[in-house]
Amino acid sequence: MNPISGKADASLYLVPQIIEQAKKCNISYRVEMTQAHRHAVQLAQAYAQAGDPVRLYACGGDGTLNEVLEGVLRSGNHEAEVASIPCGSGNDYVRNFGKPQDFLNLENQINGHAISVDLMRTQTGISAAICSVGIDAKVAYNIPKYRRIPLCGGTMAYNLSILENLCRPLGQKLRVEIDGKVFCDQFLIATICNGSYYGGGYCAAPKADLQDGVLEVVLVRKMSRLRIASVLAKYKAGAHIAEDGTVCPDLRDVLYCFHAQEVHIIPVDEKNTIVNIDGECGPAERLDAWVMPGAVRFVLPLPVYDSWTQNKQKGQTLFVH
Ligand SMILES: Nc1ncnc2c1ncn2[C@@H]1O[C@H](COP(=O)(O)OP(=O)(O)OP(=O)(O)O)[C@@H](O)[C@H]1O
Repeated sequence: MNPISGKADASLYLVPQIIEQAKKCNISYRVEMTQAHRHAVQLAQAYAQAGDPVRLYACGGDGTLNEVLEGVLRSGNHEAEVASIPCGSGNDYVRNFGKPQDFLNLENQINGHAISVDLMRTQTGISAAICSVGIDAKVAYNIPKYRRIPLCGGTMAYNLSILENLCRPLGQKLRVEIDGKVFCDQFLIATICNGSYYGGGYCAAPKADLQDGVLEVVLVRKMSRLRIASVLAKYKAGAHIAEDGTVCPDLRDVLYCFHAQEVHIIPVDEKNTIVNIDGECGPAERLDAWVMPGAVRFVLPLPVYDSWTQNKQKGQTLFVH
């Protein structure tokens, strides 16, 4: 459990609920509080390596889930199961399967079932859902700077960060290599998607499937400031991709979508860029990502599992806002 995820310490109400539910379901459990950034990687690895059948519930946001998944992968235990109790700010990973609230019922979680999901390997670790380079990553990276200003709350900090980035020169020249094919242009956003959502509900890849062994790459070219708001509104809503998976006709001059196994994004004129990996943003010289098909077992709460398997049988993709 990450006590600093989200707006308030969720452990205050979640720990009593976990104790009550675990007793009710007669399961043995341990609650561990993370003490620092990346502590969850060590905890998850240790529990997954211990040898007993184990299910690890990542209580926090996407960053905490990312760390638990990384720990399980490092352990080499292919049977270990990972679940998410979303109490972070964005909680984007679980949106691939339903609403974040659907993952807060502990009884349904305990009775849930695991499915195999793909992950991405990047140059710095794993990514569960989405990695990106561009104005989205820069906005997220600058938010903490504004949060330190007195009376500057979450939304104000977010808006100021957007304003700062819109006032700067737009776009960055990037070399994007998608399964060996090279694209070099001024891009506003370059996103590598295993899942659909990031940034607190931005639906960058509405047709992404966490079980298909394929990544979706969405490239948004530099455009006039006048056009940005309308294009990003469609990008946020997932309305940039049509039902058949192609880019909507009115956006084809500025937005491209590809399928890939391996992607490399490198800034051309500058040494560094800001890279976003599952919501954790920082400076980097490049972004490399490879798909890892069926890398880990992820638990869906019982009702979510039932509707997920039904939709899979019908060949439908969930599309939740
Ligand atoms: N005790 C701790 N002290 C400081 N940082 C911590 C601690 N435990 C975990 N962290 C770090 O907190 C960061 C934020 O966690 P997390 O991403 O889960 O929450 P969030 O940002 O609110 O949610 P989301 O990513 O869904 O928006 C992670 O980088 C994690 O490594």
